[in-house]
Amino acid sequence: MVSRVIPVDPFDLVIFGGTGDLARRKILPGLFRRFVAGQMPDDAQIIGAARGDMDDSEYRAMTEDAIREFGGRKVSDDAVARFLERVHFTTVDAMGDEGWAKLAEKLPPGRVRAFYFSVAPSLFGALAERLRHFGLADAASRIVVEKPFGHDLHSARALNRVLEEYFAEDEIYRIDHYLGKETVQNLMAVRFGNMLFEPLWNAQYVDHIQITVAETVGVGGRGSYYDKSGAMRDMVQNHIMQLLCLIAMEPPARFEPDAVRDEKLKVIRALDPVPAHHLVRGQYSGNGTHPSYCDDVEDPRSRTESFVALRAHVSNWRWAGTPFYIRTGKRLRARTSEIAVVFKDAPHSIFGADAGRHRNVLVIRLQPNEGMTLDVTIKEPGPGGMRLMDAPLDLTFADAMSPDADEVPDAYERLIMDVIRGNQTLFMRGDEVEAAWAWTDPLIDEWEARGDVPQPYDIGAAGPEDALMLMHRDGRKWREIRG
Ligand SMILES: NC(=O)C1=CN([C@@H]2O[C@H](COP(=O)(O)OP(=O)(O)OC[C@H]3O[C@@H](n4cnc5c(N)ncnc54)[C@H](OP(=O)(O)O)[C@@H]3O)[C@@H](O)[C@H]2O)C=CC1
Ligand SMILES: O=C1O[C@H](COP(=O)(O)O)[C@@H](O)[C@H](O)[C@H]1O
Repeated sequence: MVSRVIPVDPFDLVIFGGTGDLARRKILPGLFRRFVAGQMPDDAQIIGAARGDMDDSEYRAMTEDAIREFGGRKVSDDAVARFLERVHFTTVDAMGDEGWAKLAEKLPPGRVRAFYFSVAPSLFGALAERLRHFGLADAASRIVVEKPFGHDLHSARALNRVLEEYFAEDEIYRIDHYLGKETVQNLMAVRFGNMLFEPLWNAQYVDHIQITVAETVGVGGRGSYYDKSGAMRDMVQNHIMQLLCLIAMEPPARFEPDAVRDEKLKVIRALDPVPAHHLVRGQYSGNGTHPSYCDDVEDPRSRTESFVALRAHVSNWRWAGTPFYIRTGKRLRARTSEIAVVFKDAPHSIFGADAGRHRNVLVIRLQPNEGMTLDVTIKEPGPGGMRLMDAPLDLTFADAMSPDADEVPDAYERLIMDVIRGNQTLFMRGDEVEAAWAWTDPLIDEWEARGDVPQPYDIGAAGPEDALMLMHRDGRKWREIRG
């Protein structure tokens, strides 16, 4: 099956931070892939902006390198040359007053205007202010704001207030790239497109839910950012919170921005505070091959967590009594992100205790090997009598989608095209972000006040021992972390 490409209207996209790491690895290659897919109109303009002194041809050379390194398999010389005709550069300082008039001249009226803030968050307010002040923002303008959106509730509120001073909420696109992942969107399709699951999707039938986002990478070159952040701020407050919302929310009336975001907000607001004994923090130790976390961030006394596991509760009628176990960390056994919905035992076994009992588990594999497995109970084959075993009904999404993996858009390409189309469904609203901080802040404040030291864990493990105990204590078990 070949995916459908819906062309977008003519647009001008200004990437502030257009020479940075994110622009090179994700934004520019993503735009190129949408161009190759035929989604970009002929007269679209992509304008890189930064303080550096570059002309168009130098920026095109940088963009070409980025595309060749990160652009996927369909990088032909011809496609690159045609794409680069749309690429320009302008020198501008977010904190200064030079360059804005020149940038304004490059933006024709009457077209969609998107300004991507791919710069440090400390510059977001200055950019928003200057876009208004120098008259660059018109009625068809929107801004795209990268993570992190604040460091806590206070800073997120302050950022919301400053952006709202210059732009309306429906012009602000807060990116959470997890929402752009094909499989994350599939979560909604699976839940709300099938009759099969929704009637069972509640505390009466679901024993518990596990959300795992495991990475094999360490903090690498991002140590100075990460050490101020840690796994709770870097992953739980945003990406994992979004996954939890999509699993737990009530069916929205329509797949429309506010209908979806209203339901997500209700979930976040229904989250109970997490007591200290339901939360485990870890930090990876070094081995002969890889440095420890503290070596990575160059602070031998760092207490920042590179792993967190917790048990959350959504206090509403649907989920009362069903725990959500969450874990995420770096330098773990394998790179895998999955959500497992573990159903309760059948109420009575007609086969007797010797047959064994098994549970249905629906596993949504977000990455890699994107797909879904439903464990069902069947009879063990052979003449050994009625003994039961698990067998997976396995659906790998790649088999159901295009045979050409390049046609499945990466999260950033999908989200940028949604910005151009003016569709905010997969972007976080300001109140959602604030509610997520309002839930995580007290947890962080509490462990900081206690002077909590994260527990060490071995590189390649599944996190610290206490993370296993978090479930064992409840008579449950984490699924294995397998790539
Ligand atoms: N890199 C990543 O994987 C991810 C990044 N992000 C977020 O994206 C944003 C950008 O990150 P990243 O690309 O890694 O950062 P980089 O440090 O690699 O790039 C920063 C960019 O901003 C430009 N810049 C710096 N100061 C100014 C200024 N005063 N005015 C205009 N431009 C300026 C720089 O160019 P110059 O110095 O020439 O001005 C450069 O182009 C950050 O908010 C980050 O948190 C989010 C998720 C992942
Ligand atoms: O936002 C972030 O996400 C990445 C993980 O993203 P994925 O798409 O590779 O799953 C994480 O490594 C990084 O620390 C965090 O800032």
